[in-house]
Amino acid sequence: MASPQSASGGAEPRDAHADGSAGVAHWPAPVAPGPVRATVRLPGSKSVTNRALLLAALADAPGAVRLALRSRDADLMASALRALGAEMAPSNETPSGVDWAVTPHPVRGGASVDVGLAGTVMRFVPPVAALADGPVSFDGDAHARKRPMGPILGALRALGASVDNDALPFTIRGPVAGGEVELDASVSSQMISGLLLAAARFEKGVTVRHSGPPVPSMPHIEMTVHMLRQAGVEVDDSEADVWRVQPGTIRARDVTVEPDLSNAAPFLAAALVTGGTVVVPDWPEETTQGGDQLRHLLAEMGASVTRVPEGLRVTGAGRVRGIEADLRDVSELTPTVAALAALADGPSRISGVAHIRGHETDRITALATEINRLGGDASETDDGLVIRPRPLSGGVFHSYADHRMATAGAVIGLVVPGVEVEDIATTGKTLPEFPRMWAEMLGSTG
Ligand SMILES: O=C(O)C1=C[C@@H](OP(=O)(O)O)[C@@H](O)[C@H](O)C1
Ligand SMILES: C=C(OP(=O)(O)O)C(=O)O
Repeated sequence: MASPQSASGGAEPRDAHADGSAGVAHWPAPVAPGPVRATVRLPGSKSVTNRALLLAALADAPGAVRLALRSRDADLMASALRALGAEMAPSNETPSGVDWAVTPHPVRGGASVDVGLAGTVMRFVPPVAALADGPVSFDGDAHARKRPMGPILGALRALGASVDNDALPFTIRGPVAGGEVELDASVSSQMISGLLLAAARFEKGVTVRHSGPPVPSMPHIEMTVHMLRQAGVEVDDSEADVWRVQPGTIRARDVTVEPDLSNAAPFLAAALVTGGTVVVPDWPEETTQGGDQLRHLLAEMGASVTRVPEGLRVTGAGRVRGIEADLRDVSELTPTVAALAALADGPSRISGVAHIRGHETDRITALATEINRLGGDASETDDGLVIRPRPLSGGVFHSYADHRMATAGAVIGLVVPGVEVEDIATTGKTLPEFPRMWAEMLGSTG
């Protein structure tokens, strides 16, 4: 049940030329004609947009979500909430942004939800569906059926709902009473965020206890807690690995979404690899977005990073340094960091990201495969990658229906002639305007 913007399966590379299949065009990644000098304005954060839309749909009165991202993942969230009864009225639409007026209604059953390949939709919406007055069924892209769902579905069962499977597709039936639950969220922080976001509407609220290897992407849980508190929900996160949400109302708000800092990664990386300068306007002073870590990661890889009145400015020195980085907290930055590592003049080791084997694709295997296909030297470890310097040459860089694989290929293609990214349209998951923005950035070289 793929939604219309992408029919991508995600598990296997799709090479239009190698296997003779039609329809997936290769995108010749543009080589930078010189050091980039550009200001790149990023659309709204996927993670903030999808949390804000969901909280607005569960709130006690109508609210607004401004500068919300328009992308496949954000559209899937809006459609899911509509299917469950919320009124969602768009205004001020541009190709990448929209203001939503959201009017909440009692959660309606009898709906079916397409999650596409969106982790935020497949993990955040089922707890909302458990509030409905009837069954709600879920399905998504072929590869979505392989992404881990067991811990959150098991938790919903333990809290009172009935769920007929441990992965997509499944049907969920409430009511969910809430209470205390233990789960292993080492496969994805979204298992915790999903439960917390709807928990105030459960009769008993929720206490979620994580037990297992460390939870990845912790800033995303902090984002959840922060946004819940802004909506007047009482959350106690004072004990490690335990989150308590009191039952109560979720207050309607007028929220403006921050730019997507994770999607800034390939553009800022372009400054580093071309020895140019890229400014991202409206970089927040304070944020729970993990993408803010780019300031430190890029500096460690050789960039000069400065806050200027317009935003964040990153300047490259024309060489990229290797890095030793535990990216557990900011795992969605791995594809960009790996692309930079493949262009670095020293070895790199990325660790702490075993769980990204369960992201849009197995990102560890995909990155090693595609870097090596271009002649690079990347090897997999259990929880990351070791990448050593070796000259790269042109070839097809497969994207595996993974937006961040596609943009990683674009970064390498800036300085390696002849790189062709398969299925660049997959960037529509979070950044539909990527090809235009990339061309515009490169138009301003010199
Ligand atoms: O809650 C969120 O918005 C996200 C959490 C993270 O997931 P994982 O914990 O599975 O890494 C992140 O990688 C993903 O892109 C978005
Ligand atoms: C892991 C990601 O997405 P999702 O929200 O689908 O998990 C990502 O965007 O890097």
